[in-house]
Amino acid sequence: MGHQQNALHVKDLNVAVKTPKGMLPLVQNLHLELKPGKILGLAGESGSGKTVTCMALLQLLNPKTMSVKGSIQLHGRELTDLNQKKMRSVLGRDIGFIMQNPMNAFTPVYTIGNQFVETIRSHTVLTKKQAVDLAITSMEKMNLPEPSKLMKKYPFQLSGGMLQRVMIAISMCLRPSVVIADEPTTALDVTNQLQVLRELDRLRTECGTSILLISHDLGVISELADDVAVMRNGRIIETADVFQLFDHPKQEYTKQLLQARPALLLNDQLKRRVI
Ligand SMILES: Nc1ncnc2c1ncn2[C@@H]1O[C@H](COP(=O)(O)OP(=O)(O)OP(=O)(O)O)[C@@H](O)[C@H]1O
Repeated sequence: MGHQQNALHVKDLNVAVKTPKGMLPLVQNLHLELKPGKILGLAGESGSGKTVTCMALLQLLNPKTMSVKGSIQLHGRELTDLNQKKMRSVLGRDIGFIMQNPMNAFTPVYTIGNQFVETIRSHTVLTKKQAVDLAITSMEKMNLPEPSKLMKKYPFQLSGGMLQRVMIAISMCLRPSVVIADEPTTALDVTNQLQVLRELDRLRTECGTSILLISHDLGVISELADDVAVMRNGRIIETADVFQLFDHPKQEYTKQLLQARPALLLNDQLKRRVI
């Protein structure tokens, strides 16, 4: 076979929620291919099903209320066959995830250091000292100032942008091959948005990480993504490489999304790199 295996390959994903009137479909026949070392943007307006898709991929939906069907392969390994314990070891180690609201990702009563070290140790056999060293190195790589001091702080003592970068440092420290980032910049101001996007771009370039970047903002997606899938009403309606999608959108809905796109805020370094 001539082509490389996908980092993440989602086939025929269907998600439905149980309601008193029966099953209500939220995601239908979804197909995604994230190529190794590439960034796939998943775009769509609010309510189109992006977060439900992300939670389904991570198998974080409650099976009592949601049904998930289809195939999710990580480098060819079927994830839907894994039991909860095995899936938990995949999350964090093989798949990193970055959530929309950094504040919700941390427990308020523990220091950043505690939470960082705990995450590392739950996935590795490192000693506490080794985990502390790894946490500090990862934060340094994220260009976070004075990591040893940051380790002693509580989440509320950090700005949203800093917390988001700490979260990226945590999700990246075990070098997962795939990262799923759900609206990683939505809660941030413009300066912090830029910093976080730069760091995601650097991870891809320096570590070869494959990233599924979920955003309602086609401006953000155009900065980083190699390929884009457009979602509407729980379905993918168009998939193309970023240049083709921006220059020759096929669907009317994609054209509307492009017109609604906020002015690009970022600098030339990031702007639609020439591949
Ligand atoms: N637990 C749930 N029970 C019932 N419906 C749900 C549940 N979670 C999400 N939905 C519905 O699924 C649809 C898709 O929601 P989802 O959060 O995935 O959209 P989104 O594209 O991520 O939007 P946003 O960017 O605003 O988060 C919405 O209509 C939402 O109301």
